Amino acid sequence: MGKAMSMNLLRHGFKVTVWNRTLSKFVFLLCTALLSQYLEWNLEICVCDELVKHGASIGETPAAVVQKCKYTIAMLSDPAAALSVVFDKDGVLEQICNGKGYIDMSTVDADSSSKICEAITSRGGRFLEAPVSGSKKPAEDGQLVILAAGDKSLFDEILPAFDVLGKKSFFLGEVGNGAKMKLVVNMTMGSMMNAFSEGLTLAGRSGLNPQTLLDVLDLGAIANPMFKMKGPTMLQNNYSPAFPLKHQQKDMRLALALGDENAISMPVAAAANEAFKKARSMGLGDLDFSAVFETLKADGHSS
Ligand SMILES: NC(=O)C1=CN([C@@H]2O[C@H](COP(=O)(O)OP(=O)(O)OC[C@H]3O[C@@H](n4cnc5c(N)ncnc54)[C@H](OP(=O)(O)O)[C@@H]3O)[C@@H](O)[C@H]2O)C=CC1
Ligand SMILES: O=CCCC(=O)O
Repeated sequence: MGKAMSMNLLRHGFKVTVWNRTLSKFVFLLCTALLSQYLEWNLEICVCDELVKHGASIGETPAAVVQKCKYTIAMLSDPAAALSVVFDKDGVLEQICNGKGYIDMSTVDADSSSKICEAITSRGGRFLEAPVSGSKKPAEDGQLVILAAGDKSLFDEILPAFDVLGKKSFFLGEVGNGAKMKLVVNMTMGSMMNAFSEGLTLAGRSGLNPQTLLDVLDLGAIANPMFKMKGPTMLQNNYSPAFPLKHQQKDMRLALALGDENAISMPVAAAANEAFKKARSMGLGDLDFSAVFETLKADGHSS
């Protein structure tokens, strides 16, 4: 995600510096100019060395990135990664200060986001959480849906970058609301993917052509882009990762915790989470989340 997002920013005239934990693979990103405006962007995004070939430079640590620029964006795997990059040695906190903004676009829980917000603001910085809907292709095409919450002045200032990265940016109020919205969306998506997988399996095992099921679904009231895009590749056992299954399971887990906090019974999401956990135990975590379909095949044929 970070690579695609960074590439977009480079294409649109941002000057970018990047860093990543695994330098050979990814780097964070920091950019310092936007077209005719002189804005300083400090973007902590995962990108690959290819970005350097496209004009990005490299920051040696998250702290070095923050020191250099005014705005920093993070795109990291999970709450542990998001917290580590802020709080650990050479992390964001070492350099964040008055006049700088930190924007975390990773999908995390509201508590982690609030902890990061408190730490950033206690040092005089401004904080925005801004997780995204949309996967690798929308990221490449600048078609993400951005779910921002936190400092409104920072949201307004970073909008030119969001307008490059996404097709729509929501401002949802206080920190936590962006994280919660993202988890609700992904919980719904994960449950849908499991229902879809069961439908494809049931069609095949009961003697129907699953391809015909895709055609029927696409013409009815539950037609949607996810079934349309993932159905054909699932039938080909192609799970080339757009949204890694391990991250979908992380989002189900975090959404279920949000359900616990609010005393919401979510049996459908809980069952979907079990299927994603099973898929992870089968070694499918780095494949696309649609690989949860394989858990049903593993159950074997009934007599
Ligand atoms: N892929 C998708 O379709 C979408 C993903 N998201 C969310 O965006 C985020 C990123 O997703 P995606 O790009 O797919 O994930 P990837 O697994 O491809 O990338 C995760 C990044 O986080 C870094 N990272 C992990 N742990 C640490 C750590 N402890 N310290 C520093 N860096 C760390 C990894 O670095 P390293 O290279 O060193 O491992 C890597 O650069 C996730 O929160 C995901 O849920 C949101 C919308 C869509
Ligand atoms: O968090 C990942 C979302 C993937 C998508 O919206 O297609």
